[in-house]
Amino acid sequence: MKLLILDRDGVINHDSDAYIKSLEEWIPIPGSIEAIAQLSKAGWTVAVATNQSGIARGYYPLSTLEAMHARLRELVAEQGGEVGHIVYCPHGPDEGCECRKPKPGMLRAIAEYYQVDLRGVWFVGDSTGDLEAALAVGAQPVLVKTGKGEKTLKKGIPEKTLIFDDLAAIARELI
Ligand SMILES: O=P(O)(O)OC[C@@H](O)[C@H]1O[C@@H](OP(=O)(O)O)[C@@H](O)[C@@H](O)[C@@H]1O
Ligand SMILES: [Mg+2]
Ligand SMILES: [Zn+2]
Repeated sequence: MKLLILDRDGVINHDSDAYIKSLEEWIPIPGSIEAIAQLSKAGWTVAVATNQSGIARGYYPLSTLEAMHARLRELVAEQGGEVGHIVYCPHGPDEGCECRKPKPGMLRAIAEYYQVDLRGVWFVGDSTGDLEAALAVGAQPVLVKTGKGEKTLKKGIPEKTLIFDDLAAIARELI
């Protein structure tokens, strides 16, 4: 199967150092909804793996997170596409969970859900933790320059990382 896994904040929607705490703050990056719709119409399964420590920090309830993901699904469906499995880590950095990136727990959960091998599967992110999670399971790390991507690039990235301007550029590459 053609599986593409996306980080959320900074890849699909704008990110903020103050976290994305409400549906109003959840604003798609231009071209990202269209990219997901085009990819899914071209036969790609587009899954999402996102850290959401804002839940553990008490910044927003689970219902708000679910509303953001319902909005994502709705916007992509309006363009004739669909969003696949969405996995999130609601834990804080000190809880020692197995799902918070850079740990690959969420990627493994997506592989389990679709019963696929993650080797070579592109995982698209804007942060170092995204790239490290990909490498931990033999997936292909892909950096976009949106969100924290430019900052991540400046810090230095794993040499096998692929780099694109944004999700729209990835869709153009894959379709
Ligand atoms: O990029 P994804 O994984 O979709 O989500 C990232 C968010 O959960 C937040 O992750 C936080 O990191 P800490 O969780 O505080 O280390 C900060 O980087 C926030 O700016 C960011 O909005
Ligand atoms: Mg991100
Ligand atoms: Zn977790």
